[in-house]
Amino acid sequence: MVETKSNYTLIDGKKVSADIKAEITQRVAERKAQNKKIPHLAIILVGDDGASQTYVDNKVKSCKSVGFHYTMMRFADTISEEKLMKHIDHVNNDDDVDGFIVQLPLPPHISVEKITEKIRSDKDVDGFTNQNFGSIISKNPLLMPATPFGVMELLRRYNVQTEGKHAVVIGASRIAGAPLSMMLTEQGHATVTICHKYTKDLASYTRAADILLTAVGRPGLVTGDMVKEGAVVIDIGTTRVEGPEYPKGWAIKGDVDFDAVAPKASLITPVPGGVGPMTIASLLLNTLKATEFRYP
Ligand SMILES: NC(=O)C1=CN([C@@H]2O[C@H](COP(=O)(O)OP(=O)(O)OC[C@H]3O[C@@H](n4cnc5c(N)ncnc54)[C@H](OP(=O)(O)O)[C@@H]3O)[C@@H](O)[C@H]2O)C=CC1
Ligand SMILES: Nc1nc(=O)c2c([nH]1)NC[C@@H]1CN(c3ccc(C(=O)N[C@@H](CCC(=O)O)C(=O)O)cc3)C=[N+]21
Ligand SMILES: [Mg+2]
Repeated sequence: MVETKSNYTLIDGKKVSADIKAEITQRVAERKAQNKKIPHLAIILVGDDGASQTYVDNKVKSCKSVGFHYTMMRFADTISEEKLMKHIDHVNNDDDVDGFIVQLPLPPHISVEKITEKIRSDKDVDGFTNQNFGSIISKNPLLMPATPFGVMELLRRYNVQTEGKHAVVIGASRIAGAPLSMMLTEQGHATVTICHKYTKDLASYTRAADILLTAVGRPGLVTGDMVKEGAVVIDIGTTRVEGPEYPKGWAIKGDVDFDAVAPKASLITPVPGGVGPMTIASLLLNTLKATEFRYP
């Protein structure tokens, strides 16, 4: 009789993120000692979406903990696209700001594409602009897309071999799935399949994955029967689910049915405590990098 083993390793993004933040704190202290400019991150938040507020609070807390300067800019969700563009122009030209992000989602009357392209690429610490997206396949990259960079760093620190492996990515957005697929190909030398809303028979692809990565925002999308025995599973999804059973009235859920999938996985990220904290670490790393470019 074949016994099913359920020995998986939990990928501790919180721990890796804390390690990276400690390295950044050290580098900021060194810059300070040398009278060099301290990194300054600006965050633009439009509207009062609860989840966005939580992520932005985490980013501010992290800036404080590593010794960065930061500026928080909040606007009502009624702000016009034109006015927001003017604010971005201002931050683009503010010499004291080394990097900035415009928190997504934006209200429907504002074009994410237009806003993104307004951001100066050398201050784009999310790594969203076309130039930084293209940077993935460049020998001289500028700023890497933060979430995919965080995922690659987790794979590297947990010695996950990607070369020649079949990686299946669910989701193809500018912020996560699309750049992640490109990085797995370019830096990871993996064979990559990208799945999205129009993919037929999703399970037929996911079952063939040595490494399965998902960035959709739909809790429970990946069930136990969709995962190959021994696969590495990376869950980027973060959805706020409300319910009276949760102490805060809500909880953060990934795309993966963790209890069903973990026993089949060799390594797996939890949500929370997996990819989320790594995105913040990457954002801080990019801000430090942007500062070093400008003031070496
Ligand atoms: N942990 C972190 O740091 C981060 C987490 N996230 C989280 O990741 C999730 C995705 O975010 P984001 O990329 O911005 O979202 P988007 O809505 O921009 O993209 C979702 C992607 O999933 C695809 N998709 C939708 N439904 C399905 C389905 N049923 N089967 C397969 N693919 C599907 C879409 O396909 P199509 O292209 O065809 O529309 C699209 O490519 C969210 O939960 C978000 O909160 C995002 C960024 C960072
Ligand atoms: N311009 C922009 N850049 C982004 O990078 C961006 C964005 N907009 N809009 C929304 C998504 C989502 N996202 C997350 C970041 C951190 C956590 C994170 O820290 N999560 C913690 C817990 C969060 C909590 O405390 O509730 C964890 O997973 O352990 C989650 C999600 C970044 N995004
Ligand atoms: Mg799309």
